[in-house]
Amino acid sequence: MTAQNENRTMFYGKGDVFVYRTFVQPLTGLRKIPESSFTERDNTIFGFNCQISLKGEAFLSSFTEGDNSLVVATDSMKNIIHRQAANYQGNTAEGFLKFICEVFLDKYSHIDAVELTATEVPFDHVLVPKGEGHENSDVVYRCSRNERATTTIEVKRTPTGSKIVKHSSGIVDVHLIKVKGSSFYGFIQDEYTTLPEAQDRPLFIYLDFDWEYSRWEDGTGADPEKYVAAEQICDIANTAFHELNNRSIQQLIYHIGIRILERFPQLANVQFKTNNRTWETVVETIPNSEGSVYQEPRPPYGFQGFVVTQEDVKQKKAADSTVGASR
Ligand SMILES: O=c1[nH]c(=O)c2[nH]c(=O)[nH]c2[nH]1
Repeated sequence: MTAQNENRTMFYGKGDVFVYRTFVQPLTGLRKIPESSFTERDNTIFGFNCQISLKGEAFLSSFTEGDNSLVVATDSMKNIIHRQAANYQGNTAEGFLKFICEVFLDKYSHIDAVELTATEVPFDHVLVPKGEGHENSDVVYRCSRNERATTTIEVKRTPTGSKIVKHSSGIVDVHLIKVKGSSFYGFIQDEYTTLPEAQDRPLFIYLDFDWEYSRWEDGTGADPEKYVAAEQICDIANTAFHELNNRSIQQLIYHIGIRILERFPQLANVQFKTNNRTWETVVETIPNSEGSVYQEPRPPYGFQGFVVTQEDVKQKKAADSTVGASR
């Protein structure tokens, strides 16, 4: 392999590969945390939008010479994902992706690495009458418009077997509004400043999170005690937002990240991407009411990116104990 080729960006694959399997074995035995009532995922509908990329030096001639002799058609990639979904024995997206990556590496010896991302297609139970009350239907589900769990994994062939070189789990499009209990003041005031300081604003945020396990094995669900469900991560974010009188989105995401990593020491880090979608005030005071009238914010929007690691948890603990000791 020449030095130039070693670092060349070269991949091809298939996107929007939707795959649905019903009645996958439920994920149970998760560790219970105080922020969440989520204890199991029933997996009645195990549905994902997948994107797969194949990588390998052997594909160079398909680009440079139009030689398709080693090309696995992207149409075949889609078929492999569909048919092999029936053979997956586990119950998590992470485990499913690893299983599929290994199918490709085992079947085609000229593939060097497989990168696979899955975004959940989420379904919620609908409620149906039971006696005087209601219960979850076990056959009818509603496609949810809310947040979606995501997973990415890259498995590479090495002389000693396949190796996971990239893995993360996440959730995208979490949209949360806190109607009071958020401020934003104390920022630079100069000739460019027009934004008024806010002691209390209706903070509307869009959040995408990703988290990495220190040991990828913990993310497969083989030991459910070590597995972290996206639902639990969301519940921690909801709780932190509820409890913290936040001074900015920056401060909020740091707190969410610390709380997630304290609850789940098996995670190495949490990565945030957030947008500020705070509503714009139209009528500030309404007689005899605590409320106001708002409209959608006008573009452009603000954003933040931040990674919280277990080192941050350690440093915060040390700083908190110093403050505690000096009191
Ligand atoms: O939480 C916020 N952080 C900022 O950095 C910022 N900047 C801004 O105009 N509004 C906000 N809100």
